[in-house]
Amino acid sequence: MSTLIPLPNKRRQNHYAALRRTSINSQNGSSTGINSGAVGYNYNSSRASSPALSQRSSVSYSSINGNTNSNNNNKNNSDFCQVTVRIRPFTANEWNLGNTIPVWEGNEELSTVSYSDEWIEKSNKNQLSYQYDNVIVGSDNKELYNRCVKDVVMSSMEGLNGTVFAYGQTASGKTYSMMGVENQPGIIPQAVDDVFYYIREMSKGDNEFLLRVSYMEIYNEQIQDLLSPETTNLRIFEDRRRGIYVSPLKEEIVTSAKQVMRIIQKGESNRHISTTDYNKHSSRSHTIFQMIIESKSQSSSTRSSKGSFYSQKGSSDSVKISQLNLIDLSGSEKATSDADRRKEGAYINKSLLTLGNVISKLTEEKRGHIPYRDSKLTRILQSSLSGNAKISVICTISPAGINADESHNTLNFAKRVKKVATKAHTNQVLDDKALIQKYKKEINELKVKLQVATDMSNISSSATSIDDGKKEEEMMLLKQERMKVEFYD
Ligand SMILES: Nc1ncnc2c1ncn2[C@@H]1O[C@H](COP(=O)(O)OP(=O)(O)OP(=O)(O)O)[C@@H](O)[C@H]1O
Repeated sequence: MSTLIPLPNKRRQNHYAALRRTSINSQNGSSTGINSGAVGYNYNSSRASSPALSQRSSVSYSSINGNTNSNNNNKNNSDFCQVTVRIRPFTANEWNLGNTIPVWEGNEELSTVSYSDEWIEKSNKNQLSYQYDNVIVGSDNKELYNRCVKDVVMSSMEGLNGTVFAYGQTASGKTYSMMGVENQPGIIPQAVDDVFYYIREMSKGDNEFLLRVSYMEIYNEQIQDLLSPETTNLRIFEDRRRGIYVSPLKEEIVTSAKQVMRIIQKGESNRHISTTDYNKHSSRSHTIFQMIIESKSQSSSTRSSKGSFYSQKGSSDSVKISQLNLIDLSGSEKATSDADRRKEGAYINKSLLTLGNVISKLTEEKRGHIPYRDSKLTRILQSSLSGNAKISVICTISPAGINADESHNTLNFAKRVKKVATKAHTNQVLDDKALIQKYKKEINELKVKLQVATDMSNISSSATSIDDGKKEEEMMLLKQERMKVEFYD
């Protein structure tokens, strides 16, 4: 870890320059392992049209009025909390079971999810429709990222905390959305590429960045460090300066998208994944990939002509620090045939139930006690849910009839999340919570010590004629002088 931490100023500059250089390579498609070149940076991405769009253009707007009030009431909140419903295509398994009539259909233009006409006809139900911030139909992860997540990632580069999580029934497409597949990189690899893109393109060399990543899972209510599986006894702590954090958790300092993806792949190999009745590769744990972004403006402080240190507006010697949490929840599920899977399922369902309860409480006018501590997941998500973060929630559903009820539960969950009010603010820190600050301080202290030691040894070896008292006085003056220089440096 320390090898990457800049030591003398010059080395530190090289370190950040290297970081910028490496990100250029990653943009040329040579970087991240999983997303071989498929990521683009279209800041003006337009909504892709989909077959479902034309199919559902007949949905009458009046039919959804009953369900859109809460959404409209929270319009001001949508900058901070974006709720997306993603409907995946049918899987081969669903086709084989003869579930070919879609229950739910999405209209990307109206951002609605509704019963399909075929389903209404078959089941003799009334039309039902919900509206969200975004509705995404199909397999295009780039569209998902650009429309629903990019803004959160970009904001985290500006110092706002960000949290993105995927919620949905087992096999509904959470991992597909978060991690993706080879030709459709998901949210995590795209976010990682974007972070390095931002450092290269957007900061125009004005800022220094220091990035750290960690990767953990919550399995059967135990926290495990995916980057250091041998570490035991990870616990959640809270203090005024650091907020809520897990310790001891390995954090790796990273300098390129490629390196981050290697770290993620290493972490992935330690995850709990099993075959269930519903999904061949079912995630049995919630995973939290966290990036901690520190940035410091190079022009934020200047030395006056008199040599004193003064700060420009709003800068002082402050460092912006923010967290980006990318979370793949395990899926709620019906009882499965295997005993171990049933036990895991019970833990999963309990923590998701707590998440639902917490969110319900947060939407009540008189909030009262909010049971964050009832599960590790809600405790870790506490600061994001209770205020200080931009959130994007991706709720994934299957269109098939066998999953109709679970999909409906997910749609109701998405509706409730929409009512949670969050307001993120930039985190400026002036203390040694920020590593940049902390290391800089340590480096300066070491430099002073080294210089004083060198000076003292020079004095004692050369000036044999100086009497002891004078020597001591001279050394004191030297030390003070060094401290002063370092302070203004
Ligand atoms: N939008 C999509 N487009 C194409 N295929 C998808 C999509 N979403 C999911 N799939 C496929 O469906 C299957 C199940 O998806 P995935 O593993 O992502 O589900 P999950 O919600 O993460 O499940 P679990 O909670 O059990 O881990 C996978 O084979 C995946 O590739």
